[in-house]
Order: sequence, then structure tokens, then C-alpha cells
Amino acid sequence: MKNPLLEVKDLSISFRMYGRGLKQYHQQTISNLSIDVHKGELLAIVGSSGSGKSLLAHGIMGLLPNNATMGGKVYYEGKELTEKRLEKLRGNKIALIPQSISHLDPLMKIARQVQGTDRSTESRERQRASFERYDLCQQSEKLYPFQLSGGMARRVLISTAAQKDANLIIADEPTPGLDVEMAMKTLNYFRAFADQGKAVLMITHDIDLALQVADKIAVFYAGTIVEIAPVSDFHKGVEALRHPYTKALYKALPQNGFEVTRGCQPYDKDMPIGCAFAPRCSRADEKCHQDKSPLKQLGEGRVRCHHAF
Ligand SMILES: Nc1ncnc2c1ncn2[C@@H]1O[C@H](COP(=O)(O)OP(=O)(O)OP(=O)(O)O)[C@@H](O)[C@H]1O
Ligand code: NI
Repeated sequence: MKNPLLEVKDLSISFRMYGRGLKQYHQQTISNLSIDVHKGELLAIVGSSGSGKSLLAHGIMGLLPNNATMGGKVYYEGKELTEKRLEKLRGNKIALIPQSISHLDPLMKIARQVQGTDRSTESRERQRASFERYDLCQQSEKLYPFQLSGGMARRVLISTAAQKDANLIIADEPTPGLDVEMAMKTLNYFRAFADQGKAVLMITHDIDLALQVADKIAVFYAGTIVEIAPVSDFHKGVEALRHPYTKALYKALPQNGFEVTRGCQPYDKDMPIGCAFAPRCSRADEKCHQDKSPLKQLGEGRVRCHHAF
């Protein structure tokens, strides 16, 4: 297979924090995370809230807060994505659709911020066409972000990315606030975008929606990827999936029985030394509690579990 368009290798992200008596400590939030996205591919990332999905997106884009330290490497088109390269590519060839609408500038009318620094007639036309596609009427151009509803703001963020000449879209929870029709339109746009030989990394809570358009699903748990599986494995059923957490996510879907797994994801400070899912896993044994499994290739997928063969 050709080089991936985006490759994340052994990523780690930690935060400098202050505890009691202003004692400084480092909170490890993402560790040993590797993924790649090829041209033509739509990779969906699913996982529980607080597992580090948005941090991954911000880490790739070079938008981490000041108290964060990032380790590992990110490659784009086979070359390391240095800060200097990012400055050129961010918002052009690599577009982010952020999860939070707070990424909109509160003091700038939305048409202006969607166009960015390019105020040419072409840029204005692209912005108008993109607004039209996302049902944003012309009057909305003059509004400030606080005057938008949640769904409108989401559509502004999507149309901002859609009017760029990007090769890679990183979409962080792009569908909340959208009605089903608009959500499907957005996902179909991502699919068509990938089919043109470009690529999409889409973070979502909605596995059902992801299954309709993605090629692969990467499952996130407590700051790392526990499984990457082709969508066809999810369609085959629970037996085709490799990691106990992926199986639990699958069984929690309404059509698969709404089964609840006891316990919750560990906090960064209480991270177990072994597999982070072990405290909730019925198959966990001594080895699982003691060491983390590497991400192993298994069939067409990859899994981080001692018991998966
Ligand atoms: N600025 C920060 N300082 C300290 N910790 C942070 C900071 N930003 C994020 N975190 C930590 O990173 C963890 C992961 O956050 P992130 O926003 O990536 O989760 P997520 O998987 O995107 O969740 P959600 O699905 O709710 O959007 C949080 O639980 C939080 O502990
Ligand atoms: Ni998030």
C-alpha cells in the first residue's frame, strides 16, 4: 500500500498541572497512539467522552494549549508535519472542523471569517455557494456567532472547511445539532470528498452514522486506540470484532440489545498500569492487569488485547 496521507506515530500528550500546595505534576492523557489515513479513505474515530479524541485532532493541527507537551511524530504526505509546514497547510490543505463553536471569532461577522484572509470575488463566491449548500441564507452572512443557533453554527464550521481546497479534513463531532437530513448530507459530502482521492478523519459519538460512510473505524479508550477495524467487520457482527471494548460498544447499540458495561473509563490520574479496560473486562487476567498489549495486526484490523488472536 502507498504511503499514508497522514500518519500519526506513537503520539503522546500530557498536561502540566498543579496539585495541592502548587505541586507540579504531569497528567498523561494520550499515549502510544498510532493511526494512518490513506488517500481515498474515511477513517472514523469513536470512543467515550473524555478519551482524548479532540486532543488528537488538536495535536495533529498544532493547536494544543500551552500547558500541553506532545511526543511522537506526525507525517503528512510522507514528511514530518513540523510547525513551519503546519503554518502553511493549516486551514488550506488540512482543514479542521472543530467540535466547539467557540472556535468562531465572536467579534467577526460569519461571512468574513469563513472567507479568511482571501477577500477576492472568487473567495466570496465560494463562500456563498458553500453557505447555500448548507442552507445558510444570505442574511446569515452578516450575523455574529452569538446570533447563530447551535445547528447554524455547526453548518458554518462545516461550510468553512468545505470551501477550502483541502486534501485532508479533520472533522471533530460534525453532526450534533444537525437534523438527520443535514447530518447525512454532511457525511455524504465527506464520503465524496474521500472518493476524490482525498482523506477524512472523522471523530464521532455516533457509530451508526460512522458505519454508513466510513471505511474503517478506530476505537479510542482512555487515551489510546484499542482497535482499528474495517467497517465490514462491524456489519458482520460482534464475533468479527477483536477488542472487548469494541464488542461492548457494539452491544450497547439499540439494535444490538442496548447492553450496558459496568464501570467507567479511568481518569488520567488513576490510569491502571496494564490494559486500561481490564477493570471492566470479563476476560481480564493477571497479564492484562500487569502489561499493556501492543497494537497487533489481526486479519484486516489491528487490536491492543492479549486475548485477541
Ligand atoms: N487544557 C487542558 N488541561 C488539562 N487537561 C486537559 C486539557 N484539555 C483536555 N484535557 C484532558 O484531556 C482529556 C480528553 O479530552 P478531549 O476533549 O480530547 O476528549 P474527547 O474524547 O474529545 O471527549 P468528547 O467526546 O466529550 O468530546 C479530558 O478528559 C481532560 O482531562
Ligand atoms: Ni471531543
